[in-house]
Order: sequence, then structure tokens, then C-alpha cells
Amino acid sequence: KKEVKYGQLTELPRQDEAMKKWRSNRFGQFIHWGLYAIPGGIWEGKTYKYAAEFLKSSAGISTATWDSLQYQFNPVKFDAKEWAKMAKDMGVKYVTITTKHHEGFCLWPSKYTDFDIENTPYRKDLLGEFIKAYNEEGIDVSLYYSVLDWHHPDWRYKLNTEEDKAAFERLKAFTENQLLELLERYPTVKGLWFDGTWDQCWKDNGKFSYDLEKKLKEKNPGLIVNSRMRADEYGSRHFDSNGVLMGDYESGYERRLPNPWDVAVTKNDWECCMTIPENQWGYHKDWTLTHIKTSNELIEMLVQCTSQNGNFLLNFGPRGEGNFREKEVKLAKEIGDWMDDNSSVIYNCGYAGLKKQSWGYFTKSSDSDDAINMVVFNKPINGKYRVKLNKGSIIKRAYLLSKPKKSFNLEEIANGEYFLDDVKGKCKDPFVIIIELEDKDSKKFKQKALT
Ligand SMILES: Cc1ccc([C@@H]2N[C@@H](C)[C@@H](O)[C@H]2O)cc1
Repeated sequence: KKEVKYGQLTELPRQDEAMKKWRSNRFGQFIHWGLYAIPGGIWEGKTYKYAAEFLKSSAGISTATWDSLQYQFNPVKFDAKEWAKMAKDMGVKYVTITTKHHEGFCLWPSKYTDFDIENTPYRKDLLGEFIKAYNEEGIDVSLYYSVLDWHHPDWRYKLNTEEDKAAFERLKAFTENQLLELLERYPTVKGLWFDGTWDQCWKDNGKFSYDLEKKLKEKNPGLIVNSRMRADEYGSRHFDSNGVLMGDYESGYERRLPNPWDVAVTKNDWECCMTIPENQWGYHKDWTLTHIKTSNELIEMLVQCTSQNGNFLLNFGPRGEGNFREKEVKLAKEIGDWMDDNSSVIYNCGYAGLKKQSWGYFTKSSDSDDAINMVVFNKPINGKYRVKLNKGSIIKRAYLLSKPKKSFNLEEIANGEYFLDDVKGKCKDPFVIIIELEDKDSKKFKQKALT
């Protein structure tokens, strides 16, 4: 074991109220919005397939040219209340918005740069309007902040010379100032989502990231930060050099999920962030370039995350004018319709302590030990759901969440294992079966085979 002085700051898993709320939220909306939304992946008539928020590098655009987009940023269609209503109807309990992406443009009026919303035709504190509207809908707000900053003259990928090191000291001060400014201006913010921390410059500053996490948590007690914020003094990221998780939850699942049967992942808090297209975070004008995920695919990801004690952060990329494309509005509505009927298997739910089975996913509410949720995505060809619980578990009753009076026929096929007869009729959406268990002391002893 290495001696790590600047590794984990807060003992995990956190059991304070703020973290319990974060955990029970389960479903969040990611918003990527910045100057990149203006060109939307197309530059001088050429469409670039790579992620639209990377157009500056994909199209080899100079910083001066890119930064002049600032004078075009005027989201006349932006209506924070409308955005917050769409999010509320979709069923998200929290939102994470890019305050500053790699381009360096700030959606809030910052004292530390002119490359911000104040110096655009819009002028007003857009981020402030956004936070107020979402909080009024009862949605927690967390802020995405990119340490990597293509605009800032003191950004360095690597610190080779003394001049590099001096420049990066200024960049670190700028970063700390902006983050403290964000927490000062927006005290209701619940979390910070760091990105752009993979370069050598940051890995060489592990102690700084430790001290910064400490300062930010002193400024905003209960603040929740992702593991991506941190490096230890040896340059190890997310997990310190002894494999101990840093930050407050693991944020390595970007556009990918763990294996559905992976149990190890359930021991930490974690979050998966996901795009609707194959790989677009910022607005891209052309969504015919790759597969666009359906609401069923996205609902299955949300359910899988919940089944493994993870949160699901689904990304939306609004247009430069400040409205969402129709496909995103439609998906938000479809997901919201499903959540209207089934959110009880998501909010305040997590890993049921059971092996994944072929019909779908188990989730269990943190508030009850004698009920288990089965979220079905695959109907069995033999018309019976094989349900394998822990040994000694006895099902008292099983029924559809949508038809609680109608009990399933049960057939006990082994200790803690049952067949449930399938429901009649077609189900076009994923549906929920509630399993009510006999409480523990009423169990009948079942002879285990001697082999
Ligand atoms: C190689 C790469 C760098 C940065 C990213 C950023 N992280 C996501 C959360 C988005 O912000 C994306 O732009 C993605 C891939």
C-alpha cells in the first residue's frame, strides 16, 4: 500500500442528507449549451460528423475565429421556465448544465473573464435564470465545469518549462476563483461535475485538486463532486493510487454502462452520462448521421443504472437560439409518460441484492425490505417468468404495478425460485411486476440438495 496524502477527502459512501437525496434522485438531465450550439457541427458548408462541441478542433478553427461566435450568441427563444417544465414532466429530479465547456465560454457573468454571457447580445445572467426556474420546479441543480480551457492563454496540456508552470499557476488560480464565484453566486447548487481533467497538467497537480475539493466543500457544505475532479499526488485519477474512490461518486461511465450482472459496481455511488445520438453532447444540426436512441432504449438504461445503485444523466443539446429540437421534446415526453406510471421503481430505489435475470431488472426501494420490483423488458417465450430470489425467500403475492388486484399464479420450483405465469395481452412498454415477500421469520425450511 502506498502512502497517499492527497487521495480521498470524504469517507464513502456518504450517508448525509445531501448524498441520500442525490442517491434517491436517480434520474437527471444533462444540458450541453455553449457557442458550439450556433454552428451545430457544420462549418463553411461542411458537415463534421464528430461531436459538435468539438467542432473547433474538428474543423481546425482558430481561437480568434471561434471566440467571435460570442457576438452571435443571442438565445431569443430561451425560456428557462419552459425548459424546467419539460424536465419536470420527463421525471428528472436533478439537472447538470455546462457552465463552461472546453471552449471556455461562460454562461454566467464572471468577474474573471470577458468571454462570458455578459459580453454577448443576450447580456443577462442566463445561468441564474436557469437555476431559478429549475429550482422552482423542485429540481436540484449541479454545475458542469471544464478545467480544460481552450480560450484561456494560461492553459497548458503539459508543464515542460518554468514558463508553463508559471502559466498553469495562473490557470489554477483562475479555476479556483471561478468555482468559488459560482458557489457564491448560486448557493442552491447541490453539486459540481468536473470534466477536462485528463491532461498531464492536472495529473501533476493532485494536491491542488485535493485542496480545491476541500475549499469548495467548506464554501458549500453538503456539496457533491464527481470522481473526475480528482487526481492524487501520484497522478492517479478517479481512484487514488491504492484504488480508493475520490470525490463523492464514480463518474467514469460516459456513453457506456457496466455489465448488467456486475455486482462490484453496486458498492459505490456512480452515475452514467448518456447521449441520445451515438456521440453528440452539443447541438448538431444533422441527427441523421448516427443512430438516435429510442425512449425504450433510454428507459432500459435508466432502469439498469437504478438496478445497480447508479444514477442516469441523460443529455440534451439545445440550439443556439435556445430551444430544443422536436426529437428531444418527443423523447422527453415519452420517457415522462413511462415515469408517470413507473417512477416508484426508480426514485429512492437501488440494487435488490439479486442476480440479474433474463426478463429484465430487479430494483428495490430503500424504504422496504418485503417488496421487490421486477422491471420487464423481455417477455419469456414459455409464458413464465423465472424469478430467482435468495434462498429462503417466499413470495407472498406477485402482481402488475398497473393491476394490483390481479395476482399472478405462482409455482415454487426450488428454494427461493418461482415461475410466474405471464400476463395476457401485448405490452408495448416495459412494465413492472411487484413481488411481495413473506417476512423473514415465516420461512419454511427447504432441504438443500446434498451433492
Ligand atoms: C475524448 C472526449 C473528451 C471530452 C468529452 C466531453 N465529456 C462529455 C461529458 C462531454 O462534455 C464531452 O464533450 C468527451 C470525449
